[in-house]
Amino acid sequence: MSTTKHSFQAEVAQVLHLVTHSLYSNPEIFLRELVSNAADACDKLRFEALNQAALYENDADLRVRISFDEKAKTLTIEDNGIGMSQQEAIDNLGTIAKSGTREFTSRLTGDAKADSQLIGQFGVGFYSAFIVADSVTVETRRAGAAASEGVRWISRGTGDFEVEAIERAARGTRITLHLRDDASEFLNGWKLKSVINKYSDHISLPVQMEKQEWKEAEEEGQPGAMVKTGEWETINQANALWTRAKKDISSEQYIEFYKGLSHDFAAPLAWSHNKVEGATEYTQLLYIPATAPQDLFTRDKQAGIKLYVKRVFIMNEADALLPSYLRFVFGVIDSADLPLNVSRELLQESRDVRAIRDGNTRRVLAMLEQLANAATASDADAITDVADKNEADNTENDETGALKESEKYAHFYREFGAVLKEGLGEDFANRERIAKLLRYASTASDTVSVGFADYKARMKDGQKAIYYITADSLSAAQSSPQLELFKKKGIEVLFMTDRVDEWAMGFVNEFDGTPLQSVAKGAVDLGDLQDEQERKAAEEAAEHFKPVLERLKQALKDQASDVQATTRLVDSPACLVVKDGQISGQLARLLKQAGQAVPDTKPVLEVNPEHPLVKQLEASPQFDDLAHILFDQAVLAEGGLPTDPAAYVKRVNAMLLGASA
Ligand SMILES: Nc1ncnc2c1ncn2[C@@H]1O[C@H](COP(=O)(O)OP(=O)(O)OP(=O)(O)O)[C@@H](O)[C@H]1O
Repeated sequence: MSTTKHSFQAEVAQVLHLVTHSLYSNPEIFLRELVSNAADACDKLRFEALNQAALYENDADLRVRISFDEKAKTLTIEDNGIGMSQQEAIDNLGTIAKSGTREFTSRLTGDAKADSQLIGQFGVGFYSAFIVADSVTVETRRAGAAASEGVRWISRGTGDFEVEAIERAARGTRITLHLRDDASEFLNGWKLKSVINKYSDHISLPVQMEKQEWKEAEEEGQPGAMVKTGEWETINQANALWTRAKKDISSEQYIEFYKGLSHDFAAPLAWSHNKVEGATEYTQLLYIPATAPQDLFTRDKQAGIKLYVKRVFIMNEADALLPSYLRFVFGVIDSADLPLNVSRELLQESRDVRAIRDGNTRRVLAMLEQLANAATASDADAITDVADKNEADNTENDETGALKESEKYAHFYREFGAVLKEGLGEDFANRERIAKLLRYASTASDTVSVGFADYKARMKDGQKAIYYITADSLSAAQSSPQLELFKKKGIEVLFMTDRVDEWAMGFVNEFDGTPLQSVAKGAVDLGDLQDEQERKAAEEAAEHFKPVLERLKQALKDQASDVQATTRLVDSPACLVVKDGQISGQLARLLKQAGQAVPDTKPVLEVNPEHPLVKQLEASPQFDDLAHILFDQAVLAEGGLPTDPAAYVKRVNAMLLGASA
């Protein structure tokens, strides 16, 4: 029979080199990876067989079997799942398809020790076999194919692998690892059982091993030994984790299950496991991760929800089951009502799916509220109270690094806050709940910790609005000229520095009856907070200043839609504002960078009649230059660039020279 040689894809070779040449911190994870692949292969067969029962070839008892041979030093993992054709074996085992492995390779640092620790945390799928084996043989046949279409795939974990056609009566895949000398601990039934219990207990299929029994030695005085009986016994619980009663599942088991789902190496921040009954029945197990994946902001990032129907796996990334702004959530939904042959298209239209999606959304928001409450509650009693109220939810798990319960929400918000904000525009029904979960830095707090409710609680007497400013960064927000009056009067202003903020705020006009007002939009109306005397003085100044304003308007007619005197500035000569309902300069810049069309609206230039520079205007022989400098500086102060930077520099230099002459 002909054998063909193939080279591994470059990334695979890189992973294999690392796996075989570096120390590894956690060798046993290879078993988790291989058993999980075997279980996936069985799930795939079960799914395909829904429409094509013949694929079972009269053997519908799906299972994974693990056996070992001490003499030959081999360990074998065999499943009767979907199997692979020759081409599939070449493609699947010679290139990297899986996202977890791709992320793994992207995080490699080149430092062998750090990288090998990464392997332990991530797992590198099939290739983790080479952590313990110096050669790996895969024999497989795809379900439904003829016995003559079997395949043997062999590799020593170097640059290439060999493939040949074989006869294989059994459907599915057998992976034989020839263990290295330093991995002989895995030639032991107890060891294997304990590893499987740790990592693969939640798998819904039976994982079986050959039964062993203690046998006394025939000759007296000789030690007895464990001998194989030839029977298979199931060594895991073999019922899917989410189908078990909550009281029978430990935190460690929930966390392990999450890691398997997400390929995340950190424990989740919180999870919630519920059996939902009523018009639509389903089991829901949802997790909030502690760290954001790298692709969180790519447009087609899907929710990590696996859909099962009556325990049969249907699909990964069932994005119809959660709104896109909760795409960071991982979990499993097992529906009792959906048809087994449900497709993605059908999912979009199903009423049951809508009910599940609403239920999931409410549940995730409730978990977040619980974390947020724990962050606000100052004493430990209050925190326990919150946790006790809903025993189904677990937000208390010590394993999430050293995070205290009260720190988790801030951690969550740093990672996912910007995504949550998308919900303001996406989920009308839950807008208020989402708004309550938002946090910002402000003139009163450098950390992102102020919610609208906190803000309201410390509003000044007579204050009628919640004030905020959008900017590119915290420091840009902090030094915005628009804040000057607010700072002087001690009125708190929220800093919104995420790209999504201005768009998101377009959907929120008020919080709990109090209007939200950008300090860079429309007129400043501090209502009762403005001193009557100040107001009068300002009006008089403006009146006196009218002729200068007219000249400024004329000089800047191509740049500014209007020029007005303002009381909002204290130390700065001028700032830009836009009219209510218009997009800010900051958002316009963001949109332009993203290549989007931006309506060409001119801002209003507001000038501070009390500022010495502005006072000089009237008598200045260089009125025009000064006017342009004022405008360009206002653009610079909000993080923009003058339309003609060179002209700006020229004008400023001319002024400087004039001043020094
Ligand atoms: N026992 C098996 N039976 C059938 N196909 C398998 C088996 N093991 C691996 N494969 C195939 O090889 C591919 C690569 O496996 P690998 O473990 O590297 O990544 P993966 O399983 O796709 O990743 P993930 O764990 O993210 O789903 C699998 O997607 C699957 O198509």
